[in-house]
Amino acid sequence: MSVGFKPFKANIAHAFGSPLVDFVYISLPNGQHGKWAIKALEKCKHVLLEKAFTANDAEARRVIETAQRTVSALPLLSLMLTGPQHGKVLRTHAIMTSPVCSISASDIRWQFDLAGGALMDVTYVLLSTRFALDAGASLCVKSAHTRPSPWDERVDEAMDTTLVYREGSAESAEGEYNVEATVYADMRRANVAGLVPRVWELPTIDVETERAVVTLYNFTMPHHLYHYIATKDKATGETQYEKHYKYSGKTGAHGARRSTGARTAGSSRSSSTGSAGASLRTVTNQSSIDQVAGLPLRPAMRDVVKQ
Ligand SMILES: NC(=O)C1=CN([C@@H]2O[C@H](COP(=O)(O)OP(=O)(O)OC[C@H]3O[C@@H](n4cnc5c(N)ncnc54)[C@H](OP(=O)(O)O)[C@@H]3O)[C@@H](O)[C@H]2O)C=CC1
Ligand SMILES: O=C1OC[C@@H](O)[C@H](O)[C@H]1O
Repeated sequence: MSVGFKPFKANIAHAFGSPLVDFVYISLPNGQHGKWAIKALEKCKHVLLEKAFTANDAEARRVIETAQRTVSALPLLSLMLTGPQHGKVLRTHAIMTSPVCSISASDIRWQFDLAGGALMDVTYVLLSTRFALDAGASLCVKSAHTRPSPWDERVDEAMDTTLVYREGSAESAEGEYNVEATVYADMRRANVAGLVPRVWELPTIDVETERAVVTLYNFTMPHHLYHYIATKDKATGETQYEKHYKYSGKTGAHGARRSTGARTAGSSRSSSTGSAGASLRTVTNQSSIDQVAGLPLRPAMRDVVKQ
């Protein structure tokens, strides 16, 4: 394609000219998402942008403005989440960690200039929280604590934050109320007793409602790793599980590799259809958390408008 990409640097034998390209998937380091999304949108290409959407909230706005101006679709890699069907939400807790030493020191995820860091990498904790709560931007960041990376103190190797979201509506019977959402992201999670990696700490969210606790375990990788939705009835103590991971070797609509997340989308109170607004709110949350944690703004590539 001809949006500034140099095919021969990467030993790519054949490059398509811009007119033949309808759609661009951007899987570059976080700090380069905005730059390349804008370049592709300016050429009226549809864009599928990896998470984390952009480096910071200002850049997210620039991407969305460009998509609106060029009338291109800007879908997202998104997840679907079963919402609480058991009374109003009381609190949520989302976690995702990677064992210490599982991400090499040279990885893009540790690099400040590429908008690395734990909150960016496992942004699923924010996405799932927002989807569980059907929430817009968080009402406030109550607390945010980082553990800096050993290589660069501007990069969070872990982030522990408590957000307060406004739920309900003034018109509804329950009125408006606050929900506390705790979020923990860690890219260098210590081993148990220094030995055992916590490989079970896959992306998970617990959503406690008035009558149940709903747990979505490993909602981001249902296609290849163990995953389930557990609903614990608070009155009876009984837990029901939904699992869909028989593997028949087939993929596709009738293959047995079914995603629990996709399976439940129909009954979901809150599912992402991939709106740009949802991404903007997630990045806005992330930038606000960084600010409270005392981290510098994650840098976007500066040459956004240079063609
Ligand atoms: N949705 C999902 O499940 C996942 C999403 N991601 C997201 O995808 C994106 C890429 O992650 P991942 O594939 O693991 O990253 P990699 O490090 O494996 O790949 C990065 C790619 O970006 C290119 N690149 C361009 N500029 C730079 C630069 N300055 N420094 C380093 N690489 C550069 C690299 O080119 P070259 O090959 O020439 O070095 C490489 O092709 C991230 O935004 C990440 O958050 C990642 C994993 C899973
Ligand atoms: O998106 C991702 O999902 C899987 C993680 O292990 C990875 O670090 C992250 O980029």
